[in-house]
Amino acid sequence: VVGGEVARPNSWPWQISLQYKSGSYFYHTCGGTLIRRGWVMTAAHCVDRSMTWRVVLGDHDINNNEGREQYMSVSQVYVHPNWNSNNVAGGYDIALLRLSTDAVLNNYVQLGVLPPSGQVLSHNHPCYITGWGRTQTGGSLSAQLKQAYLPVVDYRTCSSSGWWGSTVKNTMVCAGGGSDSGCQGDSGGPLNCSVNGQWVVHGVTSFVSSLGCNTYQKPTVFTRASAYISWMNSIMG
Ligand SMILES: CC(C)C[C@H](NC(=O)[C@H](CCCC[NH3+])NC(=O)C(F)(F)F)C(=O)Nc1ccc(C(C)C)cc1
Repeated sequence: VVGGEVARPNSWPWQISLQYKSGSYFYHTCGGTLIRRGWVMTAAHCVDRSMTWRVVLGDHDINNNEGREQYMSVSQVYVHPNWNSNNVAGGYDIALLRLSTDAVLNNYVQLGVLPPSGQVLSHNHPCYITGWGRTQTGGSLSAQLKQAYLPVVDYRTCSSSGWWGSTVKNTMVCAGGGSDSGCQGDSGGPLNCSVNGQWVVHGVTSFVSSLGCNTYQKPTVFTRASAYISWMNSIMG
């Protein structure tokens, strides 16, 4: 996350860290959202390579064990069948991870709320991106979870010339476009939008401009969760 601020610890208790094993250590690579006690929603591009994954729940500082974390292994990865790793602009950048054991829900670990199928938010609707991603283009990951206010940019604006044009589809959500943005390492994490006083996870962080994370009029682009509710239900049962 470029800009924004460090989140109050565990204030986004559905945010997870997706980590891969290399040697004898695990490394953060993406975010995700706990949507059922045994299921995590993330981006397909996060799990393009087959690795030994683990999901960390209840985390704040990914470099220190603070005692609230739950470390879960992943028993199955379900990537959307239409995902094309050579074309993030095609959409379908969404995947589900089946955890090998169910999460224990508590003050630090809660389920994210998904939107109703098809719901599209209007221009400037208030949302926050959260993640441990780079804090500047080409910078390093954040040790502590960060948040940034990223209001929705509607499809008509986001797909216009000067913005993302035809790169963005209406199965995506754009948000931000100013000095704050997502960045590498935030991928897969949630776009948290306030709807009738409740946080609803409307997006899965997908891509930013290759010119830089917080590029003017290139808002962070998210997979629109409400476009994939029936697919997710078909997988999770
Ligand atoms: C060095 C980084 C900034 C490059 C940048 N990376 C990204 O946007 C990566 C995921 C890319 C998936 C495809 N492999 N996502 C992120 O960095 C995120 F912000 F979401 F965390 C990118 O590839 N952006 C990109 C690529 C292609 C397009 C379309 C023109 C197809 C749009 C954006």
